Amino acid sequence: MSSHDINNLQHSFRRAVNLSGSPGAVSTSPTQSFMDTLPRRMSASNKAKALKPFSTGDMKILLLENVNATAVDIFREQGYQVEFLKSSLPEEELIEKIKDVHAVGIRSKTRLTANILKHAKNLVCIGCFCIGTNQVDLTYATNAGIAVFNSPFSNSRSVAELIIGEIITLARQVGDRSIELHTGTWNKVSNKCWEVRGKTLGIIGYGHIGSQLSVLAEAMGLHVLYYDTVTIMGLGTARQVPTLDELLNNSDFITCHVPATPETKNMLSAPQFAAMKEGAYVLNASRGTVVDIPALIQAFKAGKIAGAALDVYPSEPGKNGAGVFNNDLNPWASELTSLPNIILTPHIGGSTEEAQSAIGVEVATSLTKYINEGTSVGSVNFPEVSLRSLDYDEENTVRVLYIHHNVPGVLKTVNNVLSNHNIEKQFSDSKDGVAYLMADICDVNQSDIKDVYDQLNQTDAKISIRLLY
Ligand SMILES: NC(=O)c1ccc[n+]([C@@H]2O[C@H](COP(=O)([O-])OP(=O)(O)OC[C@H]3O[C@@H](n4cnc5c(N)ncnc54)[C@H](O)[C@@H]3O)[C@@H](O)[C@H]2O)c1
Ligand SMILES: O=C(O)CC[C@@H](O)C(=O)O
Repeated sequence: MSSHDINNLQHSFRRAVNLSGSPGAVSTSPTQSFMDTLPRRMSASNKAKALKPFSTGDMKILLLENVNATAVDIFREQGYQVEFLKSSLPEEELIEKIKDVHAVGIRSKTRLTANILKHAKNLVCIGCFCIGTNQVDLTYATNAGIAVFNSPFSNSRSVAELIIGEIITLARQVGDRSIELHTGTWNKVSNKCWEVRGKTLGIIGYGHIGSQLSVLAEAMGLHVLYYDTVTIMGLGTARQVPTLDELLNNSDFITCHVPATPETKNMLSAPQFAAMKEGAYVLNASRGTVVDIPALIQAFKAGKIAGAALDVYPSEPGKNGAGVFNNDLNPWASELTSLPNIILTPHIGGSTEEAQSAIGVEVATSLTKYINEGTSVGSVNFPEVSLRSLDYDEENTVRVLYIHHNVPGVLKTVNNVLSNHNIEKQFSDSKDGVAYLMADICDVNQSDIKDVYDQLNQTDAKISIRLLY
């Protein structure tokens, strides 16, 4: 596209209508930061139109918990205004910061509860820069028209490798030997130190991480059993067992890779420790709610289990620092840290350069496509909806993004509004009572846009409306 065309395009954007109403709606002219990126966008491709909602200010992105720099770069290239923090925030501070942002990026510590989300008046999407999404009130987010994205498996390999390392470290008491030698103690022993070859690993949760771990474990000569609520084909010679008890009764190493749900809360507690083999080892790099740690401490002190590796805890510090893992956070902390052959790590299962970089790119790309084009593919809570990009020669085409309660008659009402223009393409899907309609309508001039928005805004079933052009 020539520089003349680019100037025309920038000029037409500047004439964009200033719309009031729902913060997620299209409004006023593009921001300078977006306009500055236009020449590069145009040169990139004169076919796919770079759609973007226009707000009275920059698209505001809040990134917490030291989200990887790859994400920051992607957002800034889009011309978004990015606020980056290395830690999570106390609730009051988070409420203050989240109230006018359009997207927020978190990892596993920040809790986006209904009480926090209700203050986020402009929020259109949330990025969990990790696998777990239990830290977000997904029901509230869905009903508020906020799409949630995560990175379903970019750190799975990192977790699996950590567990393999910890299995050997526990079996050989390497942690204790290292701590001793750091203090000058030479303790060369083989008592109750084992090879892992020929031993049995019990995997609870055979999803992305569990199955990755299964392959690595079998390569190390371990026999693999797994328990899952879903029937899943085992990899290699791994064998699914029908009950958790059968796994506990027969495993030398037991590792948890399930999500935090009501069903997995305290999944390993006193009865489960009692069902384990004498001298079993327990590993948990899933969520801190899955293993009852006081019960684990008792089982260890009773000699029932020979060691444990924990990467996650019911309460975790909001940021790095000395002395922050203490009895104020978890009442049993000092008792746990006093025990031998217990490996304690600060939720680093996914903390590798490779995983964090991949997660940063994956989630930032998902959020950008949702903000700029409305694409919800990969969302954990929304119906997956997308349409092919608009072309630059579709000048007076507007993309309508209409999120609504899934009740009869809505599509008729909405299409009555849209059919005042030619509907070039449309896609709609629903999930858990919420539906998402995406439509590209043609021959829409600037004065029509506000009219389309206002009519849609008057429909009873609406949850959220955005118009992109
Ligand atoms: N420590 C870390 O840094 C780290 C990193 C990544 C993921 N995680 C945690 O690990 C969890 C698992 O990750 P994933 O990517 O393997 O998830 P996944 O969804 O791919 O696999 C989870 C598996 O658990 C099974 N499951 C669910 N409830 C169960 C139950 N009650 N009993 C038995 N099986 C059950 C599911 O059917 C599924 O197969 C995540 O939810 C996350 O919380 C932690
Ligand atoms: O890196 C994190 O903060 C979370 C990692 C992990 O718990 C996940 O859910 O992916």
